[in-house]
Amino acid sequence: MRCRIIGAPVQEGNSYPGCDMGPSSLRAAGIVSTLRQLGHDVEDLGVVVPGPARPQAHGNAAVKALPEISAWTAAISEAAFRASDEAMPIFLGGDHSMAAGTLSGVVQRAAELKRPLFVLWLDAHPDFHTLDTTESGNLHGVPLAYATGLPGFEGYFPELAATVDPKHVCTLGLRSVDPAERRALSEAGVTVHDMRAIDEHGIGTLLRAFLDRVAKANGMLHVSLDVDFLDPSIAPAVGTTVPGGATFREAHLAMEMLSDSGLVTSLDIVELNPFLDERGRTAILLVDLAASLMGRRIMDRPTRSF
Ligand SMILES: NC(=[NH2+])NCCC[C@H](N)C(=O)O
Ligand SMILES: [Mn+2]
Ligand SMILES: [Mn+2]
Repeated sequence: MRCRIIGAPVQEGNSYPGCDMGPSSLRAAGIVSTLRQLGHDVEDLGVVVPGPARPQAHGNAAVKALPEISAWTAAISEAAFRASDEAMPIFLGGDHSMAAGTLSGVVQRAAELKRPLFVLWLDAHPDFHTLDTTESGNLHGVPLAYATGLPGFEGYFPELAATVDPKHVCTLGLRSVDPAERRALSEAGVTVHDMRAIDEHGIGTLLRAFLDRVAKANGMLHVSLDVDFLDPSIAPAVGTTVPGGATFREAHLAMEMLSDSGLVTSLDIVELNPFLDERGRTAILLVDLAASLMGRRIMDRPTRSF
């Protein structure tokens, strides 16, 4: 497959400095060579550079770094739209605010191709705040609300060329949801599979049902992988760890199923903060997960059921 690697070293959307080193850390852990060894045609496009930030204030005084995130969103969106032309873009974050840009770019591409865009959001958090409801003011908490067209972003974030249908979004792994997000998720009709659902039904069953929907609709599929989807014991390099996350095997199974489906058209790997890592172990795990998503197998063929 033809893939394009794009770094988005944004860190102003969260409160711990260090996410700007995420793309470098994933490159040091071998993301490019690993994907090439799997037989992919990989082009490394370097990093996105944001335009100048125009001063802007918001009525919600908690909101932080609005001019910076708005400038990043515009630049990342443009890069995402361009890179999704006949290739699979893989975006290296950067905090999760970068998904405001990646989603807006790939949904514009999907609209142009007249295909629905589905989103698999692998995260402890839904990132479904608006500028009005965020209490922390950290804008990595808003990208999914923005991309699905929730109100209140007009005039602050770049105007969307197309929006993601919230009914095409599946969140998997949630275990930290704020009250305003809980209400907004239900109203918008987002599919929510929290950790309890994973424990009860198994990650494979939940993902299978979503992938079947995407396939039936001939959809494009954007996967947004937040490091904190994973349990902190295996992935410590993130500022917003929440106990009780996905295990090593659950995460690899999800990636292998995504690979088998052949449906994934774009990928974000976000929130890696190398400053909080332990000898690169989180970066190495993320590269291994990306490899599973891109076709690495234990056996040559998927293991047969017995
Ligand atoms: N991308 C993330 N890690 N987001 C965490 C957001 C946490 C919390 N809901 C907030 O808005 O501050
Ligand atoms: Mn997130
Ligand atoms: Mn998160």
